[in-house]
Amino acid sequence: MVGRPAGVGVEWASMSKHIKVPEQGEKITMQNGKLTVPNRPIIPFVEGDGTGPDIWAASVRVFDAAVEKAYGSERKLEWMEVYAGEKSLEVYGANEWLPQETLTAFRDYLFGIKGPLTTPVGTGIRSINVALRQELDLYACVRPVQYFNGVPSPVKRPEDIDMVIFRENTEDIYAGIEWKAGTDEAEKVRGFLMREMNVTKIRFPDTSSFGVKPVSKEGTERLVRAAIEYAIENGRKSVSLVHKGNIMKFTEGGFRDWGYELAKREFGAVEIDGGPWCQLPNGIVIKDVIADNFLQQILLRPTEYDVIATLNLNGDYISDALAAQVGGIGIAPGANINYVTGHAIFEATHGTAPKYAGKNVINPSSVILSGEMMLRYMGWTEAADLILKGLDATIQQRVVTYDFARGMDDATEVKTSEFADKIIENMRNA
Ligand SMILES: NC(=O)C1=CN([C@@H]2O[C@H](COP(=O)(O)OP(=O)(O)OC[C@H]3O[C@@H](n4cnc5c(N)ncnc54)[C@H](OP(=O)(O)O)[C@@H]3O)[C@@H](O)[C@H]2O)C=CC1
Ligand SMILES: O=C(O)CCC(=O)C(=O)O
Ligand SMILES: [Mg+2]
Repeated sequence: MVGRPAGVGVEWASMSKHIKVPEQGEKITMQNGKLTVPNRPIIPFVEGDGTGPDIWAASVRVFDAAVEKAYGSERKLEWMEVYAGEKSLEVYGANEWLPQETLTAFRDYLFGIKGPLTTPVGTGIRSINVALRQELDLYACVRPVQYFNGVPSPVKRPEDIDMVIFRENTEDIYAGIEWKAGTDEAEKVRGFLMREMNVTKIRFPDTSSFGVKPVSKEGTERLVRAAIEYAIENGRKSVSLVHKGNIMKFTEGGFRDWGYELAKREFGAVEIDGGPWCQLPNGIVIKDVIADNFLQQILLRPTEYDVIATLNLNGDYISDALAAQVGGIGIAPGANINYVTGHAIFEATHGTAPKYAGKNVINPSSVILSGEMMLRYMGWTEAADLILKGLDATIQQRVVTYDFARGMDDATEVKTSEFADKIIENMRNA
């Protein structure tokens, strides 16, 4: 049995207001770029808003069953609930959307998994999801897009889609630097731009809101480096830099240029066909494509794309668009990772889907597959493989939630919890 070593978690048990540290378990750590994963890692989780609780209740049973089947009593995930979003207000009180001790828990325990959190449109708090990525500097949002046989899709050959999106996760207009039209701040920005920077192109200056889009060389390089390293480690064919650099020359265009420079400087890429496309010594092609063209090409010629490196907003749009091609955001997992510190928070691509909240009907596959990514990243590949097998078998048996049932003639439509039951049954029989 693995107990908690002296000191680990003890300070937590006494310091935290509402977080209950599991009796058993240890922290995952990272030293010299290598993860150390104990047999009973403590994993902080946030249930999430809207459909989050339904999805989490189903997903956690699948994770535990996979680990049990793979390792018996030798390994176990020790779940530690931490709070953010609407549940956090209930637990901590008004305005406590993202308590400090939640951030500290994610920082200290290295890994975490979360459900979706609500962000109001046009007013109110800024995104807690984005805040977590920025606070923990989780610079790579990694979203694999793969097809599971039998899932209804709007395209003719969904099996041709096998891409992994690396979305820059800390910069771009997601940095939240903006000022509302009519405020003193907006007026100040307008004055600065027009008087000091000689900007003459603001069409309606008096009624404009303003936003800033920071894109840095460092931010670009660490994201593109992660994408290229992933491509090398996983034997992928190409890395495409997706940008709108023809219009936003220094931000999106900078992303493209810094990306190519990094590929040449750090990975020995050489230009092919007169450039700017280039190739690594192992044959991986580094190329670029303008974002609007990319969005039509992924529908018409998806086999030409493999690993995608892109900026924050592009990556957000591309994630949902590609997910739709393989059946929708009900089956779109993701991870927010800092490859240097090892910090990682796993979460679905989708949001809270509020109209289905509490109905036990939503598809939990995105969070289940986000957990599969977490297990694989931890090196628990046997448990991760079991989840893939269980999910695959369930879909093959045509036992699905409402979203997939909508596009299948002969499906057995089940509830979120029943879908998890079936995955567990299939894993046990695997
Ligand atoms: N990382 C995060 O926490 C994220 C949070 N959000 C937040 O979520 C809230 C709602 O956002 P919204 O734009 O409506 O997007 P959502 O992703 O929440 O939902 C949009 C639609 O996608 C489908 N969908 C979403 N999740 C699933 C699922 N698990 N299974 C099956 N279908 C699913 C549903 O389609 P249908 O109606 O056709 O069944 C749903 O109505 C917002 O506050 C937003 O800011 C959004 C994205 C990410
Ligand atoms: O934070 C949010 O509410 C939305 C974020 C989002 O859409 C995403 O990260 O894909
Ligand atoms: Mg999104």
